[in-house]
Parts: sequence; C-alpha cells; structure tokens
Amino acid sequence: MNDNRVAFIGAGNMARCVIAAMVKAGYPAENIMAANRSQPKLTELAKDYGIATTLDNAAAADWADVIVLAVKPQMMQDVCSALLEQAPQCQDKMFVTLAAGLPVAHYENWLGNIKLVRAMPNTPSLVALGVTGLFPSRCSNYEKAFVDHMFQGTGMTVWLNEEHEINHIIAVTGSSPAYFFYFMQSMQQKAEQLGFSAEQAKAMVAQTALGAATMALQSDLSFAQLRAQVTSKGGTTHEAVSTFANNGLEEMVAKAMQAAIDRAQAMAKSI
Ligand SMILES: NC(=O)C1=CN([C@@H]2O[C@H](COP(=O)(O)OP(=O)(O)OC[C@H]3O[C@@H](n4cnc5c(N)ncnc54)[C@H](O)[C@@H]3O)[C@@H](O)[C@H]2O)C=CC1
Ligand SMILES: O=C(O)[C@@H]1CCC=N1
Repeated sequence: MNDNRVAFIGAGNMARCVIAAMVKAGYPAENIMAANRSQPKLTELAKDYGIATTLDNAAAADWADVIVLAVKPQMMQDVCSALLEQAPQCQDKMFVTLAAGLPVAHYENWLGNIKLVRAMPNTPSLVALGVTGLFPSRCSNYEKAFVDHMFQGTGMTVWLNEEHEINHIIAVTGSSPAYFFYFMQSMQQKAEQLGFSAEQAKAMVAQTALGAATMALQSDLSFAQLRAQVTSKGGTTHEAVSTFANNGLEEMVAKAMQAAIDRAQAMAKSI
C-alpha cells in the first residue's frame, strides 16, 4: 500500500499534522508531495520530513495516485476548478478532502463523480494521538483500506456511515483540541496569578491533562467515576467542581459543540 503516491494540495497546519503522522508511521517520504501557493511552509516540510514539494498544484496532481485537498473551505472551489482545467486526468484519481463543512455534492459539482473520502483529522495527529473521522463516496474496499492505512499514524480512525456525521465528528474531535487548549489556557492564567512562572504553570497544567486523559483511556471507569475519586466530601475539589456546575459548564459545552455543528452546516450552504 505504501506504493501509492500521495499529493497534498495546501501545506498548512493540518496537512503538516497528517504528513508527520504518515512519515512517522513509516510511509515512504518519496511517495509524498506537498503543493502550496507560497514557499516557506514547503521548505519546512521538506526539511522536517524529507518529502517532495512544489508550487504547482497541477504538477502535484499529475504526479499523484491520491490527491489530498487541504486548503481552507473558502479556497476549495477555485482549487478544484483549476485542477480540473490544468490536470483533467485527476478526475480518475482518488481524492481525500480534509475540509470542514463541504459536502460530497460540492466536489461532484466541481470535479465530477470522483472517488472521494471526506476525512476529519485533528491536530494531535502530529503526535500520533489524533482521531480521524472518515466518510467514503464511490470508493472500492481497496481505496477505503488505503485511506485507513494513510491515517493509521494519526492515532484512531472512525468510519462513518452517514455524511452528516462528519459534522458531529468536527464537534467531538476535529475542533475539540481547541476546547481543551482553552481550558488549559484559563488554568495557566490563574496559576500565573497565584505566582507560578508561565513555564511552570504550562508544564503543570499540561502534565495534569495528560495524566487525566491517560487514566481515562486506561480505565473502565466513567469520567464521572474518575471525577468522584478526586472529590472528597466537604473538600476542595467539590467546591471547584460545584462552581463549574453552578455556572452551567455542561450546558455551555453542549452549546459550544452545537455551534460547531451549526457552523459546518452553514458553510455547506454558503459555499
Ligand atoms: N486545523 C485543524 O485543526 C483542522 C483543519 N481541517 C481542515 O483542513 C483544511 C486546512 O486547514 P488548515 O491546515 O488549518 O489551514 P491553513 O491555512 O494552515 O493551511 C491551508 C494552506 O493552503 C494554502 N493554500 C491556499 N490557497 C492555495 C492554493 N490555491 N493552492 C495551494 N495552496 C493553497 C495556504 O497557503 C496554506 O498553507 C481546512 O479545509 C480545514 O477545514 C480539518 C480538521 C482539523
Ligand atoms: O475550525 C475549523 O473550521 C477547522 C475544522 C475542524 C478544526 N478546524
């Protein structure tokens, strides 16, 4: 499977995370290419992962067996239209798109009835602890197996049966690293107000988050049960957690996740 040539169109944050995951998992760097409209990110990728790079999207598409569309959703139509014009044979190749919010029907309007997987990875893929949601359209079992193989190094893959579930994955895993970073940022701010240095505060908060996540992954206990283990009756944790609860944490989280889903649905209509 490592024989397929994979070209990334767009070499930003997410392309970098997936390329890193692929190379670290043993995918040959000589079979990966990244195209971008400007040079600096390409230079970094070539230096860090030994992959080929180009400023020419059509040349990358011509070279590839599998084309990964990794530009922002707002750029996608222009990028697809230019590919069809400058590399028309790309229509017969396998496509993977990382973009949020754009349904398969949009790509079919822009590129024809292509073989496509909508993939929704997240940035912890960079350290092989990501989650990638995958939804296939017009793909053979081999093509699905290849895409699964491609994303294995990102961490966990989750295949979806219904396209709308991609928007749910965005809320649960695609966007959610930012929720945890925001929570940790808030904790760091308070720790600094308490007198810890920025460096110490960041390290302590991140280590605690890592420890809590590792415990949850290794335990059969629910999140609520693990929380109860920390919470002594009449103690400090109870006061802190009650403060979150009394200020509507659960409702706020549900609202925020729904807002991510609503935005993905609105993007489909606006592009
Ligand atoms: N950042 C994240 O956590 C996630 C992002 N995504 C999706 O991944 C896609 C990329 O997002 P990011 O990497 O965060 O954005 P980004 O802005 O970091 O990367 C996009 C790259 O595309 C390049 N680009 C723009 N127009 C181009 C063109 N015409 N030809 C070639 N390259 C072009 C830009 O120079 C930039 O390097 C988006 O569609 C987003 O919805 C999906 C999951 C998670
Ligand atoms: O914020 C966004 O739209 C992208 C999709 C999921 C994470 N980042």
